[in-house]
Amino acid sequence: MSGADKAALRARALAARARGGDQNALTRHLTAALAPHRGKVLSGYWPMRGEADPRPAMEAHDGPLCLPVVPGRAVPLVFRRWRGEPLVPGPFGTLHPADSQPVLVPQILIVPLAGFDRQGNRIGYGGGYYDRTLQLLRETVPVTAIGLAFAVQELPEIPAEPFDQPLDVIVTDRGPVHPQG
Ligand SMILES: Nc1nc2c(c(=O)[nH]1)N(C=O)[C@@H](CNc1ccc(C(=O)N[C@@H](CCC(=O)O)C(=O)O)cc1)CN2
Ligand SMILES: Nc1ncnc2c1ncn2[C@@H]1O[C@H](COP(=O)(O)OP(=O)(O)OP(=O)(O)O)[C@@H](O)[C@H]1O
Repeated sequence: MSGADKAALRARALAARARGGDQNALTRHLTAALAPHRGKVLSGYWPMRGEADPRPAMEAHDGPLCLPVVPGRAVPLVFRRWRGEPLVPGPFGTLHPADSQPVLVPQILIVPLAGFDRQGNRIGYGGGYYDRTLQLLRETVPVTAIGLAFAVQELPEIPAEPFDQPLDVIVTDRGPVHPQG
């Protein structure tokens, strides 16, 4: 896919995301999707720019929580434990736990996105951070990647590129979408 095509898909998905959706329904569906994973280390995210909000479902999780930290350009994310402490500002307008918090390796990741399709492909902000991170994690440990989105963020087809890491499930305010193998 050309860079221009991808940028156009991203812009379309972000415009749809701005319309939002039913955040209470989203929390219900995400909480249900996380319920089988009690006890596991869960990575959430701190929402920005109209992203779906995973925080109420994160609070309901019975297990360790962590949040992503951008350690630099073109490198995988790291994850630091979060137990409700104040966050500190990072690159791109993100907020993350202070460097004093221990690094955790997540087993379940709630993945933010601009757009998704029914095959489990995802388009983000273009940094490739979650692709790099999921590739690295999947080389070493079993992980479950849960994309979180409002249903309006669905795109008909996102051409998969060799480096794209598929989502295991996408949870939307209209329920879960399970990609067909
Ligand atoms: N809430 C949240 N936290 C997150 C992410 C996310 O998507 N959402 N990330 C997901 O990876 C990581 C942060 N990565 C990000 C990467 C790029 C941009 C960004 O704003 N990019 C610019 C273009 C920057 C450039 O190319 O120089 C932009 O979109 O305008 C934001 C976050 C980790 N934390
Ligand atoms: N595993 C990887 N190793 C090296 N480079 C990668 C890897 N995954 C992605 N990239 C690079 O990252 C760039 C951005 O990828 P892409 O446009 O898919 O980002 P995105 O999924 O939209 O962003 P993000 O994951 O940060 O939300 C690509 O140009 C690609 O070269």
